[in-house]
Amino acid sequence: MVIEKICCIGAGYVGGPTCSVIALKCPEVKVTVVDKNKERIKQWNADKLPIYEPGLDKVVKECRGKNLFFSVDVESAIEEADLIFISVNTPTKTCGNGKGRAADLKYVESVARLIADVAAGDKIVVEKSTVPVKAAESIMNILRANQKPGVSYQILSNPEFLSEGTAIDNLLNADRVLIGGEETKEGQLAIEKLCWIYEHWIPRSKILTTNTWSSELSKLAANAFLAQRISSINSLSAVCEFTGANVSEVAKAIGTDTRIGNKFLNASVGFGGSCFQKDILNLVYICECLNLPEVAAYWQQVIDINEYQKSRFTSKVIESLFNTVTDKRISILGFAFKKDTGDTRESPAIYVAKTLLDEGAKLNIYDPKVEHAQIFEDLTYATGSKEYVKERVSLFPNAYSATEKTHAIVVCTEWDEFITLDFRKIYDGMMKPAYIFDGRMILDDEKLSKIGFHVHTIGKRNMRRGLKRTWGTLDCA
Ligand SMILES: NC(=O)C1=CN([C@@H]2O[C@H](COP(=O)(O)OP(=O)(O)OC[C@H]3O[C@@H](n4cnc5c(N)ncnc54)[C@H](O)[C@@H]3O)[C@@H](O)[C@H]2O)C=CC1
Ligand SMILES: O=C(O)[C@H]1O[C@H](OP(=O)(O)OP(=O)(O)OC[C@H]2O[C@@H](n3ccc(=O)[nH]c3=O)[C@H](O)[C@@H]2O)[C@H](O)[C@@H](O)[C@@H]1O
Repeated sequence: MVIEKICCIGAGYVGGPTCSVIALKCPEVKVTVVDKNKERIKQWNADKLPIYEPGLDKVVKECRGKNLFFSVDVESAIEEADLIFISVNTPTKTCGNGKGRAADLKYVESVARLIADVAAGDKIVVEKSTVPVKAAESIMNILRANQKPGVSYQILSNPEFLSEGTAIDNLLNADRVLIGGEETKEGQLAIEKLCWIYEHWIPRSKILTTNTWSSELSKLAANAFLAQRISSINSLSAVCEFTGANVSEVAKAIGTDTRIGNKFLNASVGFGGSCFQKDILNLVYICECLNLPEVAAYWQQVIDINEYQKSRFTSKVIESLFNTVTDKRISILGFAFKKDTGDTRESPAIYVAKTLLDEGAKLNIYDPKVEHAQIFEDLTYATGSKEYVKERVSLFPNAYSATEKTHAIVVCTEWDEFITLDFRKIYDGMMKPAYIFDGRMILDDEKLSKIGFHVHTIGKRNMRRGLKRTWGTLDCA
């Protein structure tokens, strides 16, 4: 056997599911996932896991206590492991050089220092977190500067491409696994050892090996390309709303060209999630540091269009409601950044809710998976006032109670259950005129209009009133 023990530092959305699947597929390997957050580890060892991810419960329950362990004892796990995944968070810097753009590598650095401190023997250290190009070099500098006799390190880049909500399927049926390493004999041997792990279930042809920098840059590039597609279709959704073209039809028409492909062309209220914005900002920052301002400006536009989309959508809500939402009660359906996750990081719903609260609205919020405490925490952080949020925001256990006596419904997440709601019943319980703003293009707008709703769907000219002013000479009402 090549690798007997794996340690993963960081029991988050990546470390937890990734290592659970490794444990499932490599029963002869002991996998220990560690985190400094005691509460999180307690939850990984409990019935209700700290993250909601379809299929994850089954995998964890099958392996936990056999060859999969969750622990706060970071040192012991490092000590005994042959291979260490670094899966800690790499958020955008909030202060200092590169504030608001550069990736903050403080957690990666502290883990590297800890490894250097406790390691005895040979270790393969794998960068699983998304990092700037050349981060592996910095980690190696820290490790080698603190290297003890009898210890040797190899550092690999093995970025993760899973998406939340489909993580288990993405891990089991990965399009590819990417491994970057040093182009030395030792580097290639370390790559082979990590390949051996993945080869338990991924065909070798899907395991790509590159140099370290290509691997690091490919991760940023993949997220930038994916987000760019969303911003591209979202920019066209604005054109559709003014012209009568339908963005779904446009997406289908262009997506059937195999060179373009049909995925990631769903216009929306804007992309969210913990990574797209952070990783593109990081790419922009790297380009600026490399004195490539044109390249930086190009990728910055992907973020700018996303901001524009969120603000355009929210302005439409306000304008349609006679340009004032003060003291109106509005229901927000969906708070997670996408369906099938309870994660709210950078969720567009936060932007929508904050803007409506700033305008004096009262909000009824329902999401099938997001914890209520998380919604309060997000909105308190966004608005800066816990009292205001407590006074103005009510949380509900289902969509029916959340929409009762409200003036408008704003769909922020594409949860399947919203599609099959009894909208006749919902309409009867709402204030009139009743509005629906579909930020995810999931509802049947014609059916809703027949019931009596005023409907606005992203990327479709179906808003009934209130926009003539901003639409200039085009009368689209
Ligand atoms: N969330 C996602 O879907 C994906 C995330 N990534 C990348 O993976 C990395 C991790 O992301 P998430 O899992 O979402 O983050 P997360 O915030 O859910 O988890 C990170 C964990 O690391 C722990 N941690 C931080 N410093 C530590 C230390 N010194 N010792 C022990 N534990 C420590 C934190 O307590 C936290 O539980 C990021 O770089 C992200 O960009 C990559 C692909 C997908
Ligand atoms: O590095 C990461 O963290 C991950 O980021 C994304 O995964 P994730 O953010 O979990 O989810 P996505 O499915 O990519 O969705 C991101 C956002 O874009 C939105 N989106 C997605 C697709 C689309 O067509 N339109 C659209 O608005 C989603 O609703 C969501 O708000 C990438 O898809 C993963 O490959 C990557 O590993």
